[in-house]
Amino acid sequence: MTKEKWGQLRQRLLKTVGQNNYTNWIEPIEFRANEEGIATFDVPTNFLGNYVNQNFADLILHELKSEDPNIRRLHFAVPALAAAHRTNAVTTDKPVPTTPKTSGSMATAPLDRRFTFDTFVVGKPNELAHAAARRVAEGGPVTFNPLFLYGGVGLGKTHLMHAIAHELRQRKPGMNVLYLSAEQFMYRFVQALRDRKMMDFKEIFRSVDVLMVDDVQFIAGKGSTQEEFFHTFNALVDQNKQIIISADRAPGEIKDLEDRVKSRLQCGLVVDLHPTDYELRLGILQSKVEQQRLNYPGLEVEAGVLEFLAHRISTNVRVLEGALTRLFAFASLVGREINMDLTQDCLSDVLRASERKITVEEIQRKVSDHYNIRLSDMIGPKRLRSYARPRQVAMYLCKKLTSRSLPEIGRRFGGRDHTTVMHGVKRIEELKIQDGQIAEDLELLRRALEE
Ligand SMILES: Nc1ncnc2c1ncn2[C@@H]1O[C@H](COP(=O)(O)OP(=O)(O)OP(=O)(O)O)[C@@H](O)[C@H]1O
Repeated sequence: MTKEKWGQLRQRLLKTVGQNNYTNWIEPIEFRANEEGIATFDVPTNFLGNYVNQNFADLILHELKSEDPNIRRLHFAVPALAAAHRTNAVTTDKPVPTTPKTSGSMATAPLDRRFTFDTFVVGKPNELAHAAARRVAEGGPVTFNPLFLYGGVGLGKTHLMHAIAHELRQRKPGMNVLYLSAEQFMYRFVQALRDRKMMDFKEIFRSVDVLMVDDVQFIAGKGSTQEEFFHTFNALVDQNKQIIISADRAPGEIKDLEDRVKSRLQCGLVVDLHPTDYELRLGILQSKVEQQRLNYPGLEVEAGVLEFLAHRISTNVRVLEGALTRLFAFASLVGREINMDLTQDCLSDVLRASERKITVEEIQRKVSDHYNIRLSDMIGPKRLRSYARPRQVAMYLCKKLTSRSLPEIGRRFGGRDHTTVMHGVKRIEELKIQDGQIAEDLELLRRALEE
């Protein structure tokens, strides 16, 4: 047997197994050597080796024997570590894969190459989640287990998880990192049950060094999948293997999740990705513009456009990204520069959908709650500082977050004159810079109102 011969035999296998199977499983394996009746193949991952061994070994052996009748067995191994860890490899006379500590990384779900730490923009709302992800990605001793990341739609959970996986693969190539969605976990579990391959399933999941499960809320209400997840989780924690989980909400708030699973998920570090603030959105837009420029060299974005988008689209980062992509594509198509006019034309639907409908009443209510004063006192005539300051904060927010004019705002604040409102807004603008507490109050209130 030679490599060339294997190339020819492979073509025969293509006919037997079909193009899909061929591309996924046969093409990635390379013939390495034939020694004492054992044909050894290089495989990129142990997972692939196991799979080929279980599903195609007979076919491959049959083809090989037609070339060399002395070949009795097949052997699949990940190249760099194969010699050092012979036990890690899979051979045909071991039906159950022996992967006590599998070498090579194995990721069932493909990782998005763009989701790295380099492309993740850090701001106040996500800095803790980012720091925790960075720590785990160092691959050092396990300090918190699991790392539980949660947050609303499109706030970067998947991005951070992929970034961890990329980084670990680079830093610790020998580490077995398994990333998959909770849905895929369930799918593989059900498949293993159906094919009576639970031993293999357990073996694979319990031999990983790092397990990452995305969108874990998916398994809520799915009894046996939860059960299996719980056991897998415990087995890995017992071995001190790192687990990273993401979900759309905190463990305690996932409905139909068993209490024991909840409490397990809570016992490590739970960090949330907060809704983005204006600064983070602007930072993300600036970074995405750099990436878009690679696709559309020469297209410039006029000053003010990004600020406008960061202000107006506060739903989630995915929508923000989509808007920018559309803007660039549209501008290059019609040969116009990216300015405010084009933005309004091209994104009118997105802008309409995310139009804020915050009312003056809402602002007044939130602000009086925040400062713990009565609504009537805030709107009323009292000039005490403890009422006047919150009143000015509320006026400022009304100016910034609604389309009401100064006289209209004045009317809603007990019939005050528009110059009073103007003075209030100016005063808060000054205090925002001088007084950290006011700046923080404004940020909190703005966030609460925009939710
Ligand atoms: N801080 C950030 N910096 C750069 N890009 C970001 C950031 N946060 C989110 N994104 C981008 O926004 C998009 C959505 O992020 P991602 O898929 O990670 O969200 P998610 O939280 O997993 O959402 P879902 O709940 O829908 O699964 C991705 O393209 C991602 O790259």
